[in-house]
Amino acid sequence: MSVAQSPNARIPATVITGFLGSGKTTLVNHILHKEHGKKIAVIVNEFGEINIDGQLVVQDDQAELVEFNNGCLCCTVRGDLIETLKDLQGRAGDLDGILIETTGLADPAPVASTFFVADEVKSAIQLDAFVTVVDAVNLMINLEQSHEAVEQVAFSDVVLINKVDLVEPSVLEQIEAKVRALNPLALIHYTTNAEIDLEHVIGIGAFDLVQKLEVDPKFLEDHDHEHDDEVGSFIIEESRPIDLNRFNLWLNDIAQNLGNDLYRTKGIFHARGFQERIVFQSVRMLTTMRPERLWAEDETRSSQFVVIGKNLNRADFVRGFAECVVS
Ligand SMILES: Nc1nc2c(ncn2[C@@H]2O[C@H](COP(=O)(O)OP(=O)(O)OP(=O)(O)O)[C@@H](O)[C@H]2O)c(=O)[nH]1
Repeated sequence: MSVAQSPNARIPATVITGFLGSGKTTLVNHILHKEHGKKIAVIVNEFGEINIDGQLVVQDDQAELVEFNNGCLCCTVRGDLIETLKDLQGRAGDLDGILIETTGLADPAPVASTFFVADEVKSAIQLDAFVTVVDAVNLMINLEQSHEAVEQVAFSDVVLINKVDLVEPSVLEQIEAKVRALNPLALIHYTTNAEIDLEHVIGIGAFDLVQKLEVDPKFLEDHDHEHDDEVGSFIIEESRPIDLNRFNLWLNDIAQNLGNDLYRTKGIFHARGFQERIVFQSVRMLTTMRPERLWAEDETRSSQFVVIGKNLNRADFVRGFAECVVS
């Protein structure tokens, strides 16, 4: 059952930011799974050519999903975001909220300014809050390596310090102090698997334009914004089945060699011995793999492997991945 607002109320939009692998998709899934009876539209933007996140967002019949690939919401596909928001703006009586998951490399300010530039968007949709998911394991290295990671924390209204299960309490104190130093005003919550009561993240009216302008007086102006050229992503696709043991050994080797330059890999694999799709995730050195749903009868089985990092050599990855094919 939807509890949508009156047709005149503006639809609240929550922007979810956070560096690569921090837990944004996990948060979106958590929100969609909650028994809240709300009708929520989800917009997912991914840096690579193929949207793995879009495939991993578990849809129910209350949610609808719009995906943007091959560009970042904060720059190349910002026009698409405006168009999508315009499409949604007529739904004020029907939608309870909009969730926007940005790429892990998004600069938050240009995404926020989108809500204040187009008249149609402004009048029907209200930017409710910037929620930033912080990876408690990797925050310090992320801040060191990426100015986007710094801006995501500095610009947020709500910070979820996530992956609490993986760090000691003393580390959490340091993480909180770092977050506070970058953003004294944000509301901070600790989470594992981004589990948070919806009342802390949706419909909270936390975005304060005046306060944001104090932090960044130019944020509504057109940004001359560039991503670090050395950071890139690519996707490798393979139709033959993958030998997961070989893959694990190979990736482990690469991760050791590349160290902090390998930010994130993820994939959906067609693997030997499994009737299910295998979902693979790695955030820096930490990897997980799990069988997901069964391949459908009419579905073409294939693997898609996304790699994101700094100064990576695509050819090396393509060659290595090909060697993981079942021989
Ligand atoms: N142990 C642990 N793992 C987590 C937690 N939150 C998320 N993860 C795992 O971390 C990995 C990355 O999570 P995602 O939700 O895909 O992260 P993301 O921010 O959407 O990643 P990108 O879209 O690549 O930026 C997945 O394997 C999650 O299952 C947590 O609190 N604890």
